[in-house]
Amino acid sequence: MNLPFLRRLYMRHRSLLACFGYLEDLGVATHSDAEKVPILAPMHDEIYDIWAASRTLPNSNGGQTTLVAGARRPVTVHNIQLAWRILQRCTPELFQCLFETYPARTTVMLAFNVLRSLFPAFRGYSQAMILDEIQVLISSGVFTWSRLGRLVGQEVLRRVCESMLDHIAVSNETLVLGSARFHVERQQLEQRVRLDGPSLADPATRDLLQESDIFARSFGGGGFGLISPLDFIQLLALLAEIGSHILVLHSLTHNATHLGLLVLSIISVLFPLILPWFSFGPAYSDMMYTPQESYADRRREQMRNLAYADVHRPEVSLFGLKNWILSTWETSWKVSFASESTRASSGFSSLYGNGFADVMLSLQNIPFILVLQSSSSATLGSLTLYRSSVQAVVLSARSFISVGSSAFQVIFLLGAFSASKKIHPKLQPRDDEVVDIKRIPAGMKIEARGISYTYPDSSIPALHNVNFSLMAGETLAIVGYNGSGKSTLAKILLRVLDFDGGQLLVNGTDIRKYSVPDFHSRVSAVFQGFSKYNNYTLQENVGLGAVDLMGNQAAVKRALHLAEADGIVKKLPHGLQTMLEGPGFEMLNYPGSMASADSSHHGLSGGEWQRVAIARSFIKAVQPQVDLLVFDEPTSSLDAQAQSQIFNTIERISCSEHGERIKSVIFITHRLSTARRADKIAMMDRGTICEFGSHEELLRKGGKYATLYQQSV
Ligand SMILES: Nc1ncnc2c1ncn2[C@@H]1O[C@H](COP(=O)(O)OP(=O)(O)OP(=O)(O)O)[C@@H](O)[C@H]1O
Repeated sequence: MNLPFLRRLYMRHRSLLACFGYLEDLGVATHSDAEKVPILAPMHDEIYDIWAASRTLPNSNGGQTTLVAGARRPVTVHNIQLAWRILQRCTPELFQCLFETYPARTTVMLAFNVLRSLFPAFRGYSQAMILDEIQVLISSGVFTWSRLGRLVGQEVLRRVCESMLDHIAVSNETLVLGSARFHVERQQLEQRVRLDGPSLADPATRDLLQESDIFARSFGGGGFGLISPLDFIQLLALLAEIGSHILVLHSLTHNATHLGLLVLSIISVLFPLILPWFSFGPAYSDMMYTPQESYADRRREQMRNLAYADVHRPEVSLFGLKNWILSTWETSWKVSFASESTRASSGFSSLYGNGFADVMLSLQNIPFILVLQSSSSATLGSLTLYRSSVQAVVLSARSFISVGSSAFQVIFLLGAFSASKKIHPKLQPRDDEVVDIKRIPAGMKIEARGISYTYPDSSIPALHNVNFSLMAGETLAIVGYNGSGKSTLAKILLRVLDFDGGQLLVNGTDIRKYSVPDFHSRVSAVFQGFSKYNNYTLQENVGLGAVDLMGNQAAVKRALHLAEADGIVKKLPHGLQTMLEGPGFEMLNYPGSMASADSSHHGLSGGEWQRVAIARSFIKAVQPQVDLLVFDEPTSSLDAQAQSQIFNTIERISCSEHGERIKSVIFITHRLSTARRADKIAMMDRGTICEFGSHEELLRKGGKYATLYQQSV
């Protein structure tokens, strides 16, 4: 059965397959338990499906278009329904996040928000009363300053109370929002570190996480021009404010005809503002980025990065990229700008809407003129109150629409946030399937049976029909031509990549049944593209291999000594505490940030970085719980003598004090003089192991290994 094909089929048409009841067939029908591919198990929940549906739109060719991450969803009936479903499922979770730490304060925050929204109506009343009093005083000709003074005093007192309440509300809100932000950002961070490489390689998951990230970052009210998701509360407050003003207006225009006219005039002002919010045109509307725009944006970002990042400076100069960078940036900018201009001029522009609204403002005076005509009791105060209330209703309604419009978009980000928390890492078995690692003496026993793997979005398998067995305590060297699949195999053995077909048994059990963190606690490795931790000290760079020992200078020094890196420590100005600077490092200083006591950074040579990476793997490798050591070209930048010393050390680490093997070792190398030290050699060619055996056996065979060996010596 073609598993990569099935996986792609599943990822693209999951909902459809579920509808027709095919998922079960795909997951289990053709595989034994050991072959069962966990990636076919549902990894997402219902919210994910709703979120995915919101970013899929029919296009003009009769096909479907997927919106890029962060794109605005058009306000269509379908999307409103989806937003409602997200709200129903996620609001309790969101409120739980708010109420978790400060239940009382959160209740107070909600109450204060509504209470504060009533202030403007009270303010209007109070000012109207003062005006009326002045009018009475003037018309009666008898000035009673004490009464006027009392009214003004009341107004001042009211303002002081308002400010105090504001102050209490703001400090309470800061605390509640701070705690909510902590929870959201922590969950987001946890999400990022919890997911494995194969999960993150899925483009839809990447988009989901990106939108979830926007949600987490905008939660505190900052970032990306979005409102804070907590501004949903603001919508409530705005509704209360509009309601209070309408009550005031109702009391002024008690005649039903007048009220009807007033409502009509307000609606006429708001109508043009609401209209552009809805999408009446084709589904591919002005609210989305076109693929060309997305491409242009990405290209512009790339050019900016090339121009800004110091790491590219030498090649930008050497290859004369200046003009190309500028012209590509200009072209991309023009594409984006042209699309923006088209959007601005199409449909109901907001300018047009506002202009229309201003014309309609004149209608608002009609009810009041009628009030004046029919009532002799109309006063200066009521006139002022009427005007200020009408303006307040219009302004609050405008805010309501703009906050509501942003809140509508945030609902989908909330959906992404909620769905992202439920993604199950692809490499991790379900809790009820996890099997504890059964340790065996002398290291780890590995059996690969017909392993195959194709990278996502690639049609050619990187590995196919890979078979070998390694006994506990044995050393295996993987050799072969460039691109033959050595690193891919190492990643599969290290459980950072999954495989599509075949079986991988570790200590006799399917590796897919082991919990990934548990398995990783038993292995140590140096990857081909190992990390150079910029802006970390040398001690931290090594200690990251075993964080419990990061503060233990003796353990770090020992690991550096094993990696023959004592010379690096001696040469660095602050020894272990020297801050290391790798390629791509850029120190950012923000206005107002304090300069650190020592802001100097030290670079290292390629070979020195490699020794640091080896030390990082050694600090973990020497731990008794580690049974397997994997090194992917660990000494490619080292000279022959250093290389031989490192392999002597690996040999030493893998043996007990009495010289017995206690750990299995797998290393990848292009130097066949090193490979011959191993108990077994796997010669790889075009994604498979074409020869397997000891150095002598393979030489006797006279095949590809023998030819390669003859060429290298
Ligand atoms: N992320 C990826 N996506 C798609 N294809 C990949 C990816 N990484 C590697 N490949 C392809 O998989 C094949 C095996 O690559 P791999 O890195 O395992 O080779 P290798 O034997 O380690 O090569 P080298 O000796 O150059 O390090 C190559 O054809 C490569 O182009």
